[in-house]
Amino acid sequence: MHALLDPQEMARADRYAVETGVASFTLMERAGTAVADAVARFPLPTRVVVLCGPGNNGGDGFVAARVLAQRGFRVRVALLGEAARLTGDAAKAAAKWRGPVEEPAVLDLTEAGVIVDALFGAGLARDLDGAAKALVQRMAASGRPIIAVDLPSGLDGATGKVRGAAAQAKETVTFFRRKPGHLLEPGRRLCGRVRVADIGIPEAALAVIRPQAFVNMPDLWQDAFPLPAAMGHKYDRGHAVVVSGGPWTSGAAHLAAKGALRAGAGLVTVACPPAALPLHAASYAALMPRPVADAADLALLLADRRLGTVVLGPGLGAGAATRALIDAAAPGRRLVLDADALTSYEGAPWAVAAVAGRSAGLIVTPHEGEFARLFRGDREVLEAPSKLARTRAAARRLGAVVVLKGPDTVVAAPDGRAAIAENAPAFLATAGAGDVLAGIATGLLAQGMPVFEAACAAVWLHGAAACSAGPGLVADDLPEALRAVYAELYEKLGG
Ligand SMILES: NC(=O)C1=CN([C@@H]2O[C@H](COP(=O)(O)OP(=O)(O)OC[C@H]3O[C@@H](n4cnc5c(N)ncnc54)[C@H](O)[C@@H]3O)[C@@H](O)[C@H]2O)[C@@H](O)CC1
Ligand SMILES: Nc1ncnc2c1ncn2[C@@H]1O[C@H](COP(=O)(O)OP(=O)(O)O)[C@@H](O)[C@H]1O
Ligand SMILES: [K+]
Repeated sequence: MHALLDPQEMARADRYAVETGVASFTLMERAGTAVADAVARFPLPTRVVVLCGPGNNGGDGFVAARVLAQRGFRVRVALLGEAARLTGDAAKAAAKWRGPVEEPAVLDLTEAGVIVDALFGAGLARDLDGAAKALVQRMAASGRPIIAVDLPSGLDGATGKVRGAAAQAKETVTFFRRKPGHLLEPGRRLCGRVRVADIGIPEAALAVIRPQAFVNMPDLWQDAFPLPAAMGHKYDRGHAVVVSGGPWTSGAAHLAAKGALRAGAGLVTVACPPAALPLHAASYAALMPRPVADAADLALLLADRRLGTVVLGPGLGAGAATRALIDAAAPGRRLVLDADALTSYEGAPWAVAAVAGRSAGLIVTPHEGEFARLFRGDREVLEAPSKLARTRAAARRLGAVVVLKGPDTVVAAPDGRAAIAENAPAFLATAGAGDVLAGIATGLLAQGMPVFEAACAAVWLHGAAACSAGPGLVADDLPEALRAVYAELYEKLGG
């Protein structure tokens, strides 16, 4: 699994390495050398400017400068602050740099071939201001390629937010594991390409730290992924129900139903107002439309306990009728609530928590707008410091798995586990894409996949399907594109 470590956890990893016999200066030497290697890979970076800060991030910069000079690069080093105030490994690294240490103000950054940004990394403790902010702004304005050490200076490694200022890097070299800020926007874009260098921190550090945040990749959920059994039948693959709105809004349910089927649900019933029956009947022949005019009808349909997983929201309309449908569906069933279902509980997350409590597992899939509506007035959730923290707080509040969508979709469980996606192409932002995602999650839940893993897998599959479909994608393409993604996944997991 690809763990993400926040700056405190990273510092713990660092201490673990030292406790188990790796000298801390060795870590710095390796970190600085990895940065030098990154600079050397640039096309003709003969004139390198290294901007060092007052802590260990600056120490990495001094090491990189020394290694590059030894390799024949023309290197100038500037230090933000006074050399006399450097301490520990950073002071040691600075002492080993034999060249001049200049004032940042005297350097014309536009003349640099490459700038190494070694001002602040994991130790950023407050918003940049004064000379530090001005220097980062000069660096950003220089237009020269920047290689950031650990993080672009000013970027918060825990949150992905910019604190005061940060310069766009071409490449970021980080150590041991990435941090949430490397994946959460706007951090992800500011980092440019991220390389993770092995600096000798033992993998065993992870067993001590027990990180709870991960990159959303198949290794996170593949053990729970439902491969079809050789001797299985369709009921083994679950029976999902998609609750649809009327004829004019049935498209959204339609997309969700296709997502659920393509994700592998054995059967998919579309519960819809009678007027929408012909439309659903004319989509996939495999879908089973059933007339459901209201909550009482839905309860009747769901009396067959095999219909154990239900998605509500896409195209359903917000309000009391939708809440009644949700109440009818919830008891003992696995649910996905999306779109209008969430807007039906505007400012009332406690009501969704009650639904979660009655259900056998709930996934909610808001985009930022739906999230803000649902949690209106809940400052603890809305003002949590990052998208990761907000999603975790929401999951705790609801007792449900929360999928907060966007370019950096976060999935969080009430127990604190969380995953950040990095495989969604920008062209996935298209009408109806979210409906397909809700459907895929439903299809996986129907097959018995545990709730957190199902939500993570759905998000990853959705992004992979979009990549597979390619530019020009419309939501209708996504369920079809899942086939190629499944073919690859089956081969990888089943082989
Ligand atoms: N495993 C690890 O943790 C390793 C860390 N290393 C490097 O060490 C870095 C972390 O070092 P530090 O903890 O010393 O932290 P940093 O060097 O990132 O920053 C801390 C220094 O900056 C000052 N500072 C913080 N925020 C400021 C602000 N807004 N304005 C002005 N000054 C500010 C602090 O007073 C302190 O002097 C990592 O980013 C990485 O580059 C590497 O040397 C190797 C191993
Ligand atoms: N900039 C982006 N890059 C990648 N994926 C995105 C971006 N913006 C949105 N998405 C994804 O597109 C989908 C849009 O879903 P949603 O907002 O519910 O739209 P709709 O209601 O039209 O289906 C979500 O899966 C979301 O994560
Ligand atoms: K930096």
